[in-house]
Amino acid sequence: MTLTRESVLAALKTVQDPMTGEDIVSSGMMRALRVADQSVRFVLEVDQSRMPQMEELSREAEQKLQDLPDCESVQVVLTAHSDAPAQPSAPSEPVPIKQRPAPPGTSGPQRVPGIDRVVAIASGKGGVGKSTVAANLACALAAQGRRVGLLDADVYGPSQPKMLGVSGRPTSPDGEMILPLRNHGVTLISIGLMTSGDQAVVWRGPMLMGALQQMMSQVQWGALDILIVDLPPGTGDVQMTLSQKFIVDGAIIVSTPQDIALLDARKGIDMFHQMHVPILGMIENMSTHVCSKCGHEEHIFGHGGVAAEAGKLGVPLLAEVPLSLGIRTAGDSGTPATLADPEAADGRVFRDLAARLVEQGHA
Ligand SMILES: Nc1ncnc2c1ncn2[C@@H]1O[C@H](COP(=O)(O)OP(=O)(O)OP(=O)(O)O)[C@@H](O)[C@H]1O
Repeated sequence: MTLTRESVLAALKTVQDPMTGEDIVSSGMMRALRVADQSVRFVLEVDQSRMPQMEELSREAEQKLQDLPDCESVQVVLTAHSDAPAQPSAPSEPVPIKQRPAPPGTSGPQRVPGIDRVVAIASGKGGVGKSTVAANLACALAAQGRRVGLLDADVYGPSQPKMLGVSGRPTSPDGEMILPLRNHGVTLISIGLMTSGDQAVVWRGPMLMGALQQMMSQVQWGALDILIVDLPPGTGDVQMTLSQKFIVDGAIIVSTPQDIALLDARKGIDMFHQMHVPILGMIENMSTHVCSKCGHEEHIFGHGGVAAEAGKLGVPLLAEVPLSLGIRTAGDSGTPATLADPEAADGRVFRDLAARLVEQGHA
């Protein structure tokens, strides 16, 4: 039997932090996993104050890996931090944040220091499941040991806090850096959490640009392998600002198979082409419906439309996500389907998508 990334992750998931009860993979503590030639290497990023306890945990992880068949060497690097984004308490009002001026001479798209890649999840039309895909992909990548941030930029209906089961508001102890929220190993900020109370907000161009810039540059993301940006549907100000101000390494377009959704998806793809953002591929959501009682399959919104469109446009079809009650209820419950039931078809589709993006160097 050969040593695989999956067998290593499965072994590491049995190592639990006694304080939180979370395993070291799901908690996001494990980073930069490399499995090659019968050797395993990874980093455990731990809180400085818990170093002795963490050394014990690291020894336990090492032992579990050494017990795997074909594992010849294990190297665990323990790094201490004191700046991990903490789960803040929940003040009733957000703290006013000072906007930092852009550094001089920086008018073109910039990289955010510490963030290796930015990938946007977009759709032409609302309600096609873009946020569901973004939440599941973020969790699946984190479960595979990637350092993941999720920026919910959907001004029309920010849904990520609910999908990831976080509550409370981001805080800013120094009035400048914003501390994000964190759950399921994913660091999260949502534009919906940057406004006061339940007040409805009409986002105007400059205000939106300011908020997006703050969320990208003034959030204490920590070091990330990937920042996933959940965009609002369509081709509006947020999409433009994001790609004008920041380097976006790729966009994934989510669509249902219906013609009307596909028509809008095409407009989205054109916009990203114009902005010189590479299209990583398309995802067909609500593809096949499998009856949870009898197993009968039917194609409520048709099937294969996105594959055909992706073929025409010359971009890969990255996944076909089933229309499933489990995906919806998991999203509503705050634990996305890929974590709620990773072995079921609903969970596997996102796990495979994450693995594919990692393999291709996109995540
Ligand atoms: N594959 C699926 N199976 C079942 N329900 C789904 C699926 N994908 C999404 N949904 C449900 O459809 C609704 C809309 O999904 P979601 O919020 O992800 O879409 P969206 O494209 O981000 O919408 P918008 O951008 O308009 O807010 C949600 O209730 C979600 O749970």
